[in-house]
Amino acid sequence: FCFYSSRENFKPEMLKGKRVIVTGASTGIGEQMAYHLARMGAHVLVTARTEAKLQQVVERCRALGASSARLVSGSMEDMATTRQLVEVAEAELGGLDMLILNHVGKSYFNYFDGDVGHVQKLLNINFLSYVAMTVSALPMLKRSGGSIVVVSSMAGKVGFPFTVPYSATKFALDGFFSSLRQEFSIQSVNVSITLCILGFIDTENAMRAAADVLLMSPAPKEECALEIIKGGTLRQREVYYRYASTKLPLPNDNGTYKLIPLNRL
Ligand SMILES: NC(=O)C1=CN([C@@H]2O[C@H](COP(=O)(O)OP(=O)(O)OC[C@H]3O[C@@H](n4cnc5c(N)ncnc54)[C@H](OP(=O)(O)O)[C@@H]3O)[C@@H](O)[C@H]2O)C=CC1
Ligand SMILES: CC(C)CCC[C@@H](C)[C@H]1CC[C@H]2[C@@H]3C(=O)C=C4C[C@@H](O)CC[C@]4(C)[C@H]3CC[C@]12C
Repeated sequence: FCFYSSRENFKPEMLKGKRVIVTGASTGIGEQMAYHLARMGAHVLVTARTEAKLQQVVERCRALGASSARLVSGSMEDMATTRQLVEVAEAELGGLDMLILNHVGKSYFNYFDGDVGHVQKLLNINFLSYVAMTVSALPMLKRSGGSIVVVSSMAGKVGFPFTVPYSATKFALDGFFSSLRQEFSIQSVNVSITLCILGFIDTENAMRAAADVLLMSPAPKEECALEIIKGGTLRQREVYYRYASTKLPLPNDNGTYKLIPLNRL
């Protein structure tokens, strides 16, 4: 009851004039979040590596009615990018109301291949940069009584096959942010932390990686993006978006697959 009644309290006007950073906003769910925020009249600051794509996202945000739209391009492997983002928010927006951490580095959807270097690289992109962004943005978020939104996955709540490095980075996010949320509560820090637990979503990259293998229909990225924004705005601890029962195909040696129900793994 509480879950549904609070969600019904959401009004798009709540985002009007709010200053929001969205990471990983050049494609997928992040891009859709930028468009929703623009329609709601927020100040949007988007980031990712591909500047040309970000430029298009910014133009569309302006057309959709954003109070303002800006970009910072750069890799989240580089601490200079996190610093620059926070500087732009401070200097040009005068602060920050919501930090949406959504980007992920490329990984594979298959058996763990033993590449430790890849795990380290993915931890830097998917986890450490989230920590760095949070630390640098925290003074601004404390001032505004703002929100941190962390996009995670069902693979960050349960051990799921074929996502070993990725899953590790998402579990790390849960540990860091759920613990930090407790400290904020003890210290009366008025900054909310919303962890988003997503199932399979129909973004281009996820479809390319997993659509042939996963026997379930993905949920739409537009609706997913909106549910994340609602949950963050209402300061929910966690957002769960679209569960479905599914069977996992396990590869045979001859290139065919056998179907294993998840409850038998
Ligand atoms: N789609 C799905 O099925 C699911 C997705 N999720 C989560 O949702 C979130 C969004 O996923 P989705 O929209 O599918 O992802 P996409 O692959 O579509 O987008 C990833 C974004 O991250 C950016 N990015 C990648 N590498 C870097 C880097 N090194 N530095 C900075 N930015 C980078 C990409 O832009 P660029 O390449 O330009 O840098 C892009 O904007 C992720 O946190 C993901 O884990 C969770 C469960 C399921
Ligand atoms: C427990 C069951 C009822 C539901 C199972 C849901 C499963 C199928 C969902 C939960 C999390 C999902 C993965 C995810 O988080 C992100 C990515 C990255 C992307 O680039 C490629 C696809 C991939 C691996 C998703 C694949 C599908 C996963 C495993």
